[in-house]
Amino acid sequence: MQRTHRLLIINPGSTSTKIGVYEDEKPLFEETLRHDVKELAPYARIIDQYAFRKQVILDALHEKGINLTKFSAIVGRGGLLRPIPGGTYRVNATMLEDLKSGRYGEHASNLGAILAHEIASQLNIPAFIVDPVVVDELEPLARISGVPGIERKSIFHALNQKAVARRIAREMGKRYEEAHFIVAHMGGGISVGAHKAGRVVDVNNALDGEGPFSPERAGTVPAGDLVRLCFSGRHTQEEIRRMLVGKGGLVAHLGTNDAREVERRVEEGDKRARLVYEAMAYQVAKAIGAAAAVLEGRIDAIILTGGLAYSKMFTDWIARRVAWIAPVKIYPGENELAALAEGALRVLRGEEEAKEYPVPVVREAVLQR
Ligand SMILES: Nc1ncnc2c1ncn2[C@@H]1O[C@H](COP(=O)(O)OP(=O)(O)OP(=O)(O)O)[C@@H](O)[C@H]1O
Ligand SMILES: CCCC(=O)O
Repeated sequence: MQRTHRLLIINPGSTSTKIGVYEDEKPLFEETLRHDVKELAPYARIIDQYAFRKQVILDALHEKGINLTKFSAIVGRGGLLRPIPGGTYRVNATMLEDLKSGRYGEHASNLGAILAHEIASQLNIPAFIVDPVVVDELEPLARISGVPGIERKSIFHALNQKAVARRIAREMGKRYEEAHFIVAHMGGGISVGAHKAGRVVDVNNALDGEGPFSPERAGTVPAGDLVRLCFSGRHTQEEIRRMLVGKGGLVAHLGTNDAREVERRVEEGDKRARLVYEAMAYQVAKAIGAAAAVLEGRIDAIILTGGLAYSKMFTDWIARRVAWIAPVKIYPGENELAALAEGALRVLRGEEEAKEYPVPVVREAVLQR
């Protein structure tokens, strides 16, 4: 009989840490531990928050009467690391060093591996991360931009995209490694990935200025105008960065990042809100069309996921434009804790081998031509 695995899952966000205790695929409890801005204020860098967040997690587990010695592994959300192929990675010294130095960027998810390691090493059990945002499975063709020296990068909602694609593949009686999907994750940021036989061979860089605009991000903007804005002397670099990430998209046009609020305005007849909201759906549909070309029209399903997939208005606008390409499947939310648990279970059950960070990304094909 298969052994039962108890897992502690840790998913740090900018103002909260979501934790879950899972027994195999079953959540025993899930909780969002919110951190007041004042509590986080003393820490200059995200990485400095780890001792504080660790204590908050241990206190929450203690309060629930959870016995730490029963865990088989601790799983953290992976952060900004060097580009790596998708999969489940054992937390190791190189990974911790890259995250602590912040050399690939600062993101709250950088704390996931550090917290998992801190707790796991005291219990003598393994710590893992699964499909971090830097998963890079781009085909050589997808990397080329029109400016040598500026390469396209893969930074996206890899964890949710891959977990949802695996689930839909199972429902369709296929293996993820055999199926072709287009997955649009539509949350605070939006990423649209072309999944070809288990690899995301093209996707927009959702964190740094590519793809559809989103509730908080500008996505792709006309490059010439952006350059002129940068050199106009009217804005600092940080101000422009905030226009692209955090204060772009719906926030810039409509003053809110909450799509539910936008829908309320649309329903009350606000024409501006309708134009902008539908334009966001239009841009997602266009990105899906582009991904269909990448997959040469061989597509098992188009999957819409993330918070915006709860919206019938928004998903209907997209489906109207793309349903001719392949069946559209809607899988709202992001279920990241479950996705992290599933990634660790694949390794603990021997269905997949844990990868050792860093695994180099294959890119030779470009150089050999
Ligand atoms: N029922 C709903 N109808 C319409 N929009 C919704 C609904 N529920 C959530 N949203 C919208 O989804 C967006 C947030 O999605 P989500 O929670 O996936 O984002 P996030 O986790 O903050 O960011 P990311 O997914 O980029 O990591 C918000 O604009 C929110 O208003
Ligand atoms: C781009 C992936 C993660 C995020 O939206 O912050």
